[in-house]
Amino acid sequence: MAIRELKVCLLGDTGVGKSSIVCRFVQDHFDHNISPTIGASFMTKTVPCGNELHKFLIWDTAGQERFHSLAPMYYRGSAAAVIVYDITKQDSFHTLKKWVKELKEHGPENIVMAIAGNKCDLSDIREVPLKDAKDYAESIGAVVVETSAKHAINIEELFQGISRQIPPLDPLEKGNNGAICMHGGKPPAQARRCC
Ligand SMILES: Nc1nc2c(ncn2[C@@H]2O[C@H](COP(=O)(O)OP(=O)(O)OP(=O)(O)O)[C@@H](O)[C@H]2O)c(=O)[nH]1
Repeated sequence: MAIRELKVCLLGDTGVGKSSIVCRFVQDHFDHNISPTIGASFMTKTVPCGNELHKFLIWDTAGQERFHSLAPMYYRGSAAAVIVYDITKQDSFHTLKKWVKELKEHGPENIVMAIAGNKCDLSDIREVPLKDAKDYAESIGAVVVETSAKHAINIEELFQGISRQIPPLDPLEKGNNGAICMHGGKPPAQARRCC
């Protein structure tokens, strides 16, 4: 079975839950007292996708403003970016829009963008309506899902949504969107989604 390595970065305001999403996805664990990320952290997880395996190489960036200038190192060469906001903080949704603008101006041309509205377990104190996120995601062609790292809601679905958006790879070439085929095989007869 072909393994494709997909570099994925997480971007978004400090405290929106980026590390918690990665921790839930990779280790199925939630830490109430998780520390803010310094610089960035790295984890991997491999998931089946149709006839392929997708190995996500996940760069979880630090949301604090003082680390902003490091972000290009992590989104450069990425197949996908997960841009996270906190549904209980309108400001974090504004920050998300700034990240999208930066990715469009300086990110890889074909980067898949996935928007995660995290902390949906706190919907009683919601500040960002789901419709606003959906309308915005549609306007930029992004995947959008509300997640809860705390309650393990839609975390798998978020990454499955990314997998579905990754175009097929010509096994003879390195992908133009950060995807690398680790095992050759017959090139797909025609463009298709892999799952
Ligand atoms: N209620 C709730 N709290 C969450 C959720 N995800 C994360 N948190 C909490 O939000 C706080 C920040 O979480 P982090 O995962 O460190 O946020 P981050 O975006 O990685 O922050 P930086 O590393 O500073 O960029 C922590 O107290 C988490 O326990 C969630 O889904 N629901």
